[in-house]
Amino acid sequence: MKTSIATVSISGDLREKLEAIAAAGFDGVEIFENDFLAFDRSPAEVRGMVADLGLEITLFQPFRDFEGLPEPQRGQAFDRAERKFDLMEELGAPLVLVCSSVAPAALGGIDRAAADFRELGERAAKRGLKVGYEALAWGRHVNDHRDSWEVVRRADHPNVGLILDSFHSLSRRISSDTIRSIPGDKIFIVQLADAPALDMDLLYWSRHFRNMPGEGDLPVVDFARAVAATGYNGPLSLEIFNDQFRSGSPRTIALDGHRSLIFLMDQVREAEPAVAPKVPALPPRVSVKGVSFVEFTADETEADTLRAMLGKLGFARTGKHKSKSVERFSQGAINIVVNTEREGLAHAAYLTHGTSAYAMGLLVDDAQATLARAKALDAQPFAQRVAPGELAIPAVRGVGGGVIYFLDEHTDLKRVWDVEFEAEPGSGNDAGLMGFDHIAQTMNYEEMLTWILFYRAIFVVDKGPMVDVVDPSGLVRSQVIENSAGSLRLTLNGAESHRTLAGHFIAETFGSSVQHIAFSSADIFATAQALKANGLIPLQISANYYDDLQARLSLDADFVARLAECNILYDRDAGGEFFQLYTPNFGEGFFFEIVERRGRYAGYGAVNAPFRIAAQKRSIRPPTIPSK
Ligand SMILES: O=C(O)c1ccc(O)c(O)c1
Ligand SMILES: [Mg+2]
Repeated sequence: MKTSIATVSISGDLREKLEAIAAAGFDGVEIFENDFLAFDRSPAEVRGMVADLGLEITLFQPFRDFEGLPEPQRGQAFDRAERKFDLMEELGAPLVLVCSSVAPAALGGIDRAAADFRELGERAAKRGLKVGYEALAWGRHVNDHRDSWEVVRRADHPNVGLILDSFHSLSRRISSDTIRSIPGDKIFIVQLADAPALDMDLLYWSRHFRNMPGEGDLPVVDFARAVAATGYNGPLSLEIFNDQFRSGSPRTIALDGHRSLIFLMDQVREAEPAVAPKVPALPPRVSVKGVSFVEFTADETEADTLRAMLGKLGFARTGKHKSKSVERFSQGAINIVVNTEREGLAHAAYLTHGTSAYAMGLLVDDAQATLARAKALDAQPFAQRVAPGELAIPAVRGVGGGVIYFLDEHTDLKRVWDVEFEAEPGSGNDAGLMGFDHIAQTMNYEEMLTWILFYRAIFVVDKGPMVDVVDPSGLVRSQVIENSAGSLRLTLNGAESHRTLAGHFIAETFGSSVQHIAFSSADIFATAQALKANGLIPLQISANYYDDLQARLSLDADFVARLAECNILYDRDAGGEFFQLYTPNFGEGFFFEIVERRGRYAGYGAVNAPFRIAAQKRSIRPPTIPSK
């Protein structure tokens, strides 16, 4: 199965686009006409560049407003087509995409369009070229692949075929089953794109919001399964019009695209083993059984602040690494590792980001299989020097440059703490913290889709809806990635402005990383008391919040008074109740959260986030009191 991507999907000039596409491992490229027109090299030079990069041109596109025209426009459209055929010969492009006409002058009629395509096919055949017809979702007369297929069928010419584009079909909710009966050899190329579920004009949605398969909400897997069932054996080609991608990093977007196709083909292979094109089988998507540890990097001075904070939170130091300056702190099922090494990735992460939670360890069924799947999906493996007797823990780099370690219970990895650490009998002032509830990662908004695809492709997780969180200085977009057991819960926060708390964090720590870690408690009031006894002063929540809470949810006054006294935020949904308590910030805006879930509360307290963020901002910069 060959992979391809349209140049329009990537930022940069044509050379940068092609280089990024080749570096990401694609086989082919669609040349989007405007990318060529805006470039200052001849068709022959572009042909040479494409070949030198080991790519092939799969498609030249688009050719617009061709079919159904009355004379004299009809003749002019054929003249235009001949000029494009000249260009295609020079470029070495074998196939042109003709998208269905939006011209006011175009006349309807399947037979009229079919006759036009038959003649175009004749002319293309003289030059050894092929023509593909795509139904735009907003085409004037043809806007459904069943109609474009009927045009192609009646044109009945070997050089005329169908072009399918998942966006056009799925945005109009046309069932993918209608594709299964089309003969695969009459489909000349398949374009793939996903998109977030948005209720908007089709053209605007298509030109600005498409994204990579797996990043959006459309049933692209069903579409690709139906395509596989036709016997189609040509390239799967991404065609993504997206404002963020146009301004993003060419390499990152191209890599996301490649990852999305591997992931998609893997799902098609699983679902349609009889008909799916031959692609290597990957280990299945990985169920994460829990977060085993989070690792901080810090220098000695800042490590003291962190140790003090962990002490107040009730953690005990339970181990010291046998050969490295690395410590283990524990409470309940939680392990926090503090790494103050002066070399290696931890130190590099410290130099770049400052004190930060740069690594996490996930408990899976099979750590090696997890690594194999992640590698097959273009994740970068991570390995560091291992001293004699230590374990080589399978790991990959996360999207933001951090590390994700994989642990399992059927190899030596299950003894990692005993093998690598000198146990210490340490006792702490336990505050009843039990486990990791969730880990919040902050990134620039433009990077969010990259993270979502990374997690979805490797792990069994679902994504929640995108939620807007209001910060006093701008908007933060928040999206949950979680599994149904709740054993992996990540909240991704995309900052649009550097003036938001999240944006400030990214600016100060030079890039995306973990901004907060939420621990679970079975009794948050008892935890609050224990923390107080340990000397922890929690984030102070405004009295206005509690007045509103009581009115909004008709709560008992005593109950609200208890919440207020402990600075606990509250929420509830149909399934249960949720309680949240925050530590003050330390470092450049990092903090811990403590939560209690009662019943089957499914959320993360998003309604409370604006008030929490405002409180945090007050605590960073005390309000200036106007002088009289
Ligand atoms: O938005 C467009 O005009 C356009 C052009 C070519 C395509 O292949 C397509 O899917 C959309
Ligand atoms: Mg298209």
